[in-house]
Amino acid sequence: MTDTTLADLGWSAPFARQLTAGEETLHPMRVAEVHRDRLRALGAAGDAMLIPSERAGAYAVGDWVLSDGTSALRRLEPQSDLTRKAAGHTVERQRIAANIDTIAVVTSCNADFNLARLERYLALIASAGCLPLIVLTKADLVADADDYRRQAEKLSPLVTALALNAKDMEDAGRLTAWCGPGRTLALIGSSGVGKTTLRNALTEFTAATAGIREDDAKGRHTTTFRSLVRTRAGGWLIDTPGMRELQLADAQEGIGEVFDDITEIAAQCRFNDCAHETEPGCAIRAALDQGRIDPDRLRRWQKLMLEDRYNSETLSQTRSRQKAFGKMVKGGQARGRHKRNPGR
Ligand SMILES: Nc1nc2c(ncn2[C@@H]2O[C@H](COP(=O)(O)OP(=O)(O)OP(=O)(O)O)[C@@H](O)[C@H]2O)c(=O)[nH]1
Ligand SMILES: [Zn+2]
Repeated sequence: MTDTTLADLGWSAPFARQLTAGEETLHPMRVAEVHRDRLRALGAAGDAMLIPSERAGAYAVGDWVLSDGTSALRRLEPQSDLTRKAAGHTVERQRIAANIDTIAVVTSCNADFNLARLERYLALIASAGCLPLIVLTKADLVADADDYRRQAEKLSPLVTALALNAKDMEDAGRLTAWCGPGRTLALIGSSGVGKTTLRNALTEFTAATAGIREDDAKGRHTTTFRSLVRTRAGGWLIDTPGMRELQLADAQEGIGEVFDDITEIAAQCRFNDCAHETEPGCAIRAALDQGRIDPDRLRRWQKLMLEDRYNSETLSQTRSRQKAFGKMVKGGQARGRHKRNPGR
C-alpha cells in the first residue's frame, strides 16, 4: 500500500547502471534503518525487513540494495558517502549515511556563528561528495541576519546560504527545494541551533518517529532511530545520531576545494613539504606579504591540515607511535630501577 516510486526514493541512472545481467528481476530498495542483523528498507512495493549479506557496519542509512524480497543480496556503490573516523585508536572509517544530495550546516545568527567551524564542515561535506547548504537560524533574533548570510556565502563559491526563522513554518519551508521528491537532505550542526525545530517543520515529526524502543535478542531495551524520514515535500531527511559527532578526517580533498585559492599558491612553494615558515621560495609567505591571502584564513587552513593529518594517520603509524611510546615508558622505568639500586 504505497504510491512511492523508485524515483521518489532517489533512484537514478548511476544506480541503474550498476545492475548486471540477471539482476533485473531483483528489487532496488533504500536502507532506512540499520540494525545488527536486519535492515529496514523502502521500495516501490513498500517497507521490508531484509537479511543483510554483509556485516552491519558495511551498510549505512540511505544505501541502495538489491533484494529478492527477503535478503539484501547486493549493496550498490553510493553516489555520496558520509563517514567518520571510528572511535578508539583505529583509523577505520565508520559509515554514517549514504546518498545524501545536500548537507545543510545549521548554525544560528549569533553565538554559534563561526567561520572556522563552517569551513571545517564544508571540507567534510565536499569529501563526502555532497552539496553544501548553510542554514542560519534565529534570523528573527538579530537585526543583521543578511550580513551573516553574506559572510557564509563568501566562504566558497559552492555555498548557498539562507537566513531564516526555523520556528516559522513558511520560512523553514524554503528548504523544501532541497528535500522534494527523490532528493535527500541531512542537517548537521551544534546542539541548540535549531535542527530539531527544522526537522519538525519539514517532516511529519512525532516522538514516535524519533526513537523507537525495541527489545533486542537478550530482552534489553534498545533505542533505534528512524533515520530516513519522509519530508512533507515528498523527499527525504536523513538524521542519524552519528551526525552529531562528526570529525574531520581524510578530508584532504575537501580542504583543497574549500581553500583552493590557498592550495594553489602553496603548490608554488619551492619545497613540496614547505611549512610556510622560514623556507626559501615560500609562495604562501610571499602572498601574505603582498596581502593576497587573509592571515586568519591561512591560520584556519593550517589548523585544518594539521587536524586532518593527525586523523588520517594510518593504523600502522598509530601502532608504531604507541609502541615507541611504550618503549620509552618502559625504558624510563628500567633506568629508574637501575639508578635506585646501584648495587645490583
Ligand atoms: N527565535 C528562534 N528560536 C529558534 C530558532 N530555531 C530554533 N530555535 C529555538 O532554539 C532552541 C533549540 O532548538 P532545537 O531545534 O532544539 O536545536 P537542535 O539543533 O535540535 O539541538 P539538539 O537537539 O541539542 O541537537 C529551541 O528552544 C528552539 O525553539 C529560530 O530560528 N528562531
Ligand atoms: Zn611555503
